[in-house]
Amino acid sequence: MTSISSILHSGYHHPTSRQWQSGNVLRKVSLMYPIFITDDPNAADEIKSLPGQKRWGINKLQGFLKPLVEKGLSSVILFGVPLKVERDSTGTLADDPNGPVIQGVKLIRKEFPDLFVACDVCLCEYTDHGHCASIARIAEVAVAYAKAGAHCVAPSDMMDGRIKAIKERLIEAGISHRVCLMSYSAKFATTCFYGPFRDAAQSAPTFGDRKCYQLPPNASGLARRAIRRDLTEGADIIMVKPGMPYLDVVKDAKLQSPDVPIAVYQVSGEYAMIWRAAEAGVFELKTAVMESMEGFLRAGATLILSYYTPLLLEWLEN
Ligand SMILES: NCc1[nH]cc(CCC(=O)O)c1CC(=O)O
Ligand SMILES: [Zn+2]
Ligand SMILES: [Zn+2]
Repeated sequence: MTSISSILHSGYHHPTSRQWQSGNVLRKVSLMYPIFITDDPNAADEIKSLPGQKRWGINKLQGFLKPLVEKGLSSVILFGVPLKVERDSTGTLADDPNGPVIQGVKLIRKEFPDLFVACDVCLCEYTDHGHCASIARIAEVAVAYAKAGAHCVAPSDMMDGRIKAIKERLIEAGISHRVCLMSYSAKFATTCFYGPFRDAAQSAPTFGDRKCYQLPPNASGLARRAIRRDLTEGADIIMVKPGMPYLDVVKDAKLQSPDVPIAVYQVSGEYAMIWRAAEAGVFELKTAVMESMEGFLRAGATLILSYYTPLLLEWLEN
């Protein structure tokens, strides 16, 4: 069996991921757009807490993405939001071949062959308790997304050992060279900044919280250890999340791991905060969003996940 540390191809198999191997300039290719796909095929539901963003049904996906791709959208990350079906303890629906994520990946690959498609891998949206299941189950779901055509799988669960488990299953499936593994390594436990997302994905835990697996907001040491651990387990891209309150962590990640692309997630609460402030006349939206992007780049990010991607595609030249 191929060993984990010997696989480099997974990080640059796609023309888009190849561009992430260079330095930090804000280009359209630096942006990854998070998209919510739900199981009502005709949905185009406004998300109250995320103004301007919607939960999309499979039938609406192509019409929604086409103008963005024409403006230079080069990557998306998909979040499945099951609203109609029953959630259970193991998150059976996460890898349902007829579920929104697998159907969405297939559709995007067919209709937009140049678009880089990542899938968030997590079970909290699919379990009745709202927490993640075992790493074996997480790995199974990741492999199912990759087999459906995802260029990248991004486990956001924060369970110990998940990167290794996923990498090994990808190796077994013979697809480890083509599937990029982006790890939410330094993901901090925040109820405020993830609040609008949990509303959008209806994924707030039904009991307890996520403080035993997401990192404590004061923990820069744990962040560095998690990054180091995930890189030894085979991660191709390291992510820091949330973004703006954690720029020091982005910088730490860059200094500690200068040889891997660093991603930063400008999460739902950051998006809403800037949006609402601009709406209230505190500042101009474009100026504030651009400054937040400059901050991410200065700290060392190569890839930025942001709900502002559609607007940035309008604002950026290339
Ligand atoms: N599936 C977990 C996940 N993946 C992305 C986000 C948050 C993203 C955002 O706030 O924009 C979350 C929420 C959480 O951990 O509670
Ligand atoms: Zn989750
Ligand atoms: Zn989870």
